[in-house]
Amino acid sequence: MMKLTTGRTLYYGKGDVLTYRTYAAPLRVEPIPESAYEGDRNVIFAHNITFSVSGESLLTSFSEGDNSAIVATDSMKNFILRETATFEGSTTEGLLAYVGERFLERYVHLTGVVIAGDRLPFDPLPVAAEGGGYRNSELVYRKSHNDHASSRLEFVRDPVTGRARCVSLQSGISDLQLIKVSGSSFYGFIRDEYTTLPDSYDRPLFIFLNIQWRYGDIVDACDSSRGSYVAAEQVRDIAHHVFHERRSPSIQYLIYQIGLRVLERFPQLEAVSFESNNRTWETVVEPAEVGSAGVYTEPRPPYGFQGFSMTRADLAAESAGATTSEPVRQAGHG
Ligand SMILES: O=c1[nH]c(=O)c2[nH]c(=O)[nH]c2[nH]1
Repeated sequence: MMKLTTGRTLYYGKGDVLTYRTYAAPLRVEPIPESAYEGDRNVIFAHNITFSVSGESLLTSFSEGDNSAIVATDSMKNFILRETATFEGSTTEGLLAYVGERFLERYVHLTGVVIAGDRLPFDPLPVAAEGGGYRNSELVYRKSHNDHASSRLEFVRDPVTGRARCVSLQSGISDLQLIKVSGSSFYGFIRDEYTTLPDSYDRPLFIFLNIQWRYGDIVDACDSSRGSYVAAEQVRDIAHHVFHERRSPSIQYLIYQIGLRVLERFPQLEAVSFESNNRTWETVVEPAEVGSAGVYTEPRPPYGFQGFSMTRADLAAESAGATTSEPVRQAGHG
């Protein structure tokens, strides 16, 4: 949230605003080799939105209990819900931009808005088609509790034009959970008097992953008709492709490789960042050999995590062969 000229932080707003819009404009995206995803009919375009505002004019509501400048958070909720009806776009970022901009236009005494949202995914369901085979119902959907697109935008009122200006836009995929049953190792780390973890040459690597990206031009995120929209589903599919293709010596290396691929596929993005969490299954019965029966259970806390951000400069350096050593491509035995 923006700081006021006093250097003070001041904001208030509403969270968990659930907007279930039906029949938004369909989304079509440029396909990439790693993904069968081509778009979304957007029959259900549902979001959980968090919205907050700031501005010098709100100071006395905190300091003096003067509510005259307060837009009730209940009204904010109504604004978000009703304006969702007139949104003509097809992306999460576009919806958040539409609501955020219009709010600043409507309430001219406010100077900042932060709006974030999680897409609530509803999966299409196949039904028997006339003449055999299956087709998607387009009426009945199954709510998904899996990974989902998310986005966060920040608007300020331009002091010269008085118009809302987007000063930050981040897109992402949240709560991706991926398990690779074989082909991951972890060894070669510092071994000293504090080390009890054995080397692992083939571990069942389960990761939780949040991935965020930034566009070179934020309009590409809001207006899919420009043909440069990056769908969270495509980034998701790149993540599991890279996980599938590469033997990973660590989660650190894995997310770096996923980042390189995302930046390679999408020149319209200038940066990508990761938050990962290590949920490697605990081995109970070790498999006799790769591909044979093993038994695992949930790992115990505490959990390790990694964070990494990268830009197009990392991809350029990698393409120019600027890395100091050949990265591990075939970790593990054999
Ligand atoms: O991929 C990993 N990176 C680590 O830094 C680490 N540390 C650890 O105990 N297990 C793992 N796994």
